[in-house]
Amino acid sequence: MTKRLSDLFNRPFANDSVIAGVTADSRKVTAGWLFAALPGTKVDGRDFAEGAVAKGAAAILAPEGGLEGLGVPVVRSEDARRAYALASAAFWGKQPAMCVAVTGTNGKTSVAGFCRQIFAQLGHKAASMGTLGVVVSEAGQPDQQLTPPGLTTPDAGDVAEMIARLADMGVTHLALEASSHGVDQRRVDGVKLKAAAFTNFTQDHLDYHGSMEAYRAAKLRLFDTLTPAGATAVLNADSEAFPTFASTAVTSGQSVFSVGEDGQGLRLISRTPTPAGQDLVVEAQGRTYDIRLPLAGAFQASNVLVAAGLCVAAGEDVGKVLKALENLEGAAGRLQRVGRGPHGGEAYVDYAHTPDGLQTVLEALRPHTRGKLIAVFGAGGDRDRGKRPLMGAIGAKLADIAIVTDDNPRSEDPASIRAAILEAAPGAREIGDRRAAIRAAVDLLAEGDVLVVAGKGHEQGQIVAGVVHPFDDVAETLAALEGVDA
Ligand SMILES: CC(=O)N[C@H]1[C@@H](OP(=O)(O)OP(=O)(O)OC[C@H]2O[C@@H](n3ccc(=O)[nH]c3=O)[C@H](O)[C@@H]2O)O[C@H](CO)[C@@H](O)[C@@H]1O[C@H](C)C(=O)N[C@@H](C)C(=O)N[C@H](CCC(=O)O)C(=O)O
Ligand SMILES: Nc1ncnc2c1ncn2[C@@H]1O[C@H](COP(=O)(O)OP(=O)(O)OP(=O)(O)O)[C@@H](O)[C@H]1O
Ligand SMILES: N[C@H](CCC[C@H](N)C(=O)O)C(=O)O
Ligand SMILES: [Mg+2]
Repeated sequence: MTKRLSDLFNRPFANDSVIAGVTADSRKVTAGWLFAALPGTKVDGRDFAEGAVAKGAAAILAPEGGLEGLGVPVVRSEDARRAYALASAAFWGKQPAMCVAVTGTNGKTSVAGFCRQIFAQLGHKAASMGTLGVVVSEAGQPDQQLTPPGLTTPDAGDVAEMIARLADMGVTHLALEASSHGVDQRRVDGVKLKAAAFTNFTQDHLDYHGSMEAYRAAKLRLFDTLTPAGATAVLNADSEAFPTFASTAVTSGQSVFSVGEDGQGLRLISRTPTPAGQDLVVEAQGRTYDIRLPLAGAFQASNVLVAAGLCVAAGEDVGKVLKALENLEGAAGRLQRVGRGPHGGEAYVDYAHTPDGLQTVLEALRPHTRGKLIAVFGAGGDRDRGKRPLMGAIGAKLADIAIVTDDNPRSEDPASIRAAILEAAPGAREIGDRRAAIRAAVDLLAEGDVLVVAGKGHEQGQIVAGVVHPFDDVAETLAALEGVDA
């Protein structure tokens, strides 16, 4: 269907051009497109407006001020990023009928993937969108990976295009990850959410947000602005930030469905580790359910309850949802068991890249360790520097052997990132080369020991000085266990 400027902005225009596409990237503009000229963190998109018009842009969307005499309509907005998201959604039109979102410092990818799997088991064509890309699931069909891993929350135009494509494919249920960057930059403002969830709030991304308050405000925006009144807010009641999120949700007119040990909607009564994962006893709507969860770790129990809460909020039967938990698969690279060492012991790969993530995964593995717990980890370059000593201290305290290595130094000097970690990690070893660090850890692995290679999970590259070198923790760990070249 032909879209005009008036359809995109819901108001009349004297020069109501037909719009052929919408983008915030001038490099994508062709004849008839709307170009959103947005000031960014590195450059100012307004500097590309003239070039976009030269390439045939039919209209420009921009913040107030500047950009006179371009010869095409300039649509002004006080919140141009939001206007871009809403215009993109209006341009693409369709969305799956049931869109739900999850935010939180850790656990978003896991929760989004669990929701997709539960919805699919209950007979819906379902998708997840996030760090692992876009995946579609349908009962009896192999999963479809539509896009590769990229941003956790893609650009607003890409989100709108992708969810329209999903709706066209017959996807009715979508769970998407709302990262704090994504919410702050209005990347999901165009999505009509029926429910939203919160996992937890701990330190990360202070390089971008500047303070914990600003970081929290970005996450709260999912509830105070993006989730409509009358919708359900599914909140992890065991998080210290629960009261803040609950009061924001209530003030915004949402009904709170709390989950966890302190939860009212889904209350975790007990959790018993088993060789295959853990047995959960959960109370819901006055009944008690026994669940054999095929995933280990208290944090996974927490994540599955958040996912189950979202599915219940989406209208699914609570008994069927809880039954579906028995067939869940963990997200790739999240507490993923890789194999046994040549002299015994077990090796895992995990995506812990925050202080709380590292603490959580080490605490999850401790009960499975009869000998030594060995951790290989680093911290990302061009990311929150405050995380480094915190992760060092946690690694040194909670692992028996901590090996500090590189994890995407990006534009920074790898040795100084390691030094910042090691400063707070007495007794930790330093092996910069990640392959050598994994090999050294595997050499130490004996019967009863557990090794976790943390920080990169599913990632396929090591970013050094802006260059991505192929690197896969799972493949590297497996090769080290088998004593072969990766
Ligand atoms: C810091 C940050 O979040 N940057 C994101 C942001 O870029 P920006 O708007 O600041 O970009 P900019 O380079 O200053 O450019 C400004 C504008 O000029 C435009 N431009 C630029 C050049 C040109 O030739 N023509 C042109 O039109 C750009 O398209 C942009 O609209 O908006 C872009 C489009 O949505 C994102 O791709 C970009 O993500 C960068 C690549 C990134 O690395 N982001 C990471 C930190 C991120 O977003 N991570 C989160 C959190 C993950 C987690 O939960 O841990 C995520 O959701 O993945
Ligand atoms: N509920 C949780 N509480 C604390 N730590 C968790 C929790 N869930 C996952 N983690 C840790 O965080 C890591 C990342 O998990 P996951 O990918 O699900 O989170 P995410 O929020 O999507 O991360 P990202 O911000 O990179 O998108 C896991 O490998 C694990 O170490
Ligand atoms: N979404 C997170 C992923 C971090 C993964 C870790 N391997 C790193 O590079 O720090 C970020 O961009 O901060
Ligand atoms: Mg994620």
